[in-house]
Amino acid sequence: MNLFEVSGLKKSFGDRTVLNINELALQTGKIYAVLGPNGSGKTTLLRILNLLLAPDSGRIKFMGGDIGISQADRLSVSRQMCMVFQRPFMFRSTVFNNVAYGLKLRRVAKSECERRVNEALDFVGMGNFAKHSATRLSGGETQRIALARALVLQPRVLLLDEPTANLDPGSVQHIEEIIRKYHQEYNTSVIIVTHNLFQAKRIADESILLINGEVVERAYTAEFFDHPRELRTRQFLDGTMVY
Ligand SMILES: Nc1ncnc2c1ncn2[C@@H]1O[C@H](COP(=O)(O)OP(=O)(O)OP(=O)(O)O)[C@@H](O)[C@H]1O
Repeated sequence: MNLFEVSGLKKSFGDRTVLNINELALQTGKIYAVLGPNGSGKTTLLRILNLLLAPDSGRIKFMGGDIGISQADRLSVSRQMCMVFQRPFMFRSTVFNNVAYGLKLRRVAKSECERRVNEALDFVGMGNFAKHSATRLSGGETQRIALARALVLQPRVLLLDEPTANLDPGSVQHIEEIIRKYHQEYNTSVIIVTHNLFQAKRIADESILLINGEVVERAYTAEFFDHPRELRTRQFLDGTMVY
């Protein structure tokens, strides 16, 4: 089953086309890394997939169904996805309340909410932080809470926008373990935008290179790094690409 099927997708800001994808099909239950230079359209792609941003044209199917027919459809689709940003926003409240927020919006009963929040905090190794202030955490802790806030909603898809940028190697490893473990236990699909090529190698089944909004190459990760087909992929990977 395809998770997403994208065709003829275009997005411009002003007179600049930032995304132009002819065809892209992503399967369920995989981890995809989206790579590319600054400004190549990676975040824009995630925001469109997550229905935060409307494309100018094109078609997107999610789990075989067209996205965007009615508001109700859009809500039921968007509730199956969670996005984690590079600099997650924490409400001025406790860690518990931050993680519980999405469940409260969905009117989950208090006892179930408590159980799930505690489970999510344990999953990310932050079980002792429930009563801490969410705005006084380190970068690595904040990212783990942002992940817990997403995982507690049991999404079918996790969209991660540079979730480990600016973190030290130990924190990066911790976050990658959480992503991998959650993916394995719940078969959640993951799309991760990253500038860290080693990270893509470590965790992604497939890697996708975007340049100027176009998919230049997409391949199994080992193939992608060891035997890139396209000249631009080779230049991107060995750092000789001129922007
Ligand atoms: N809301 C917006 N209004 C105008 N231009 C935008 C907007 N959002 C993105 N852009 C532009 O679209 C282009 C693609 O941006 P995007 O954030 O998707 O790239 P990216 O590949 O994620 O970059 P980076 O690696 O630097 O995060 C950039 O040139 C950016 O300036």
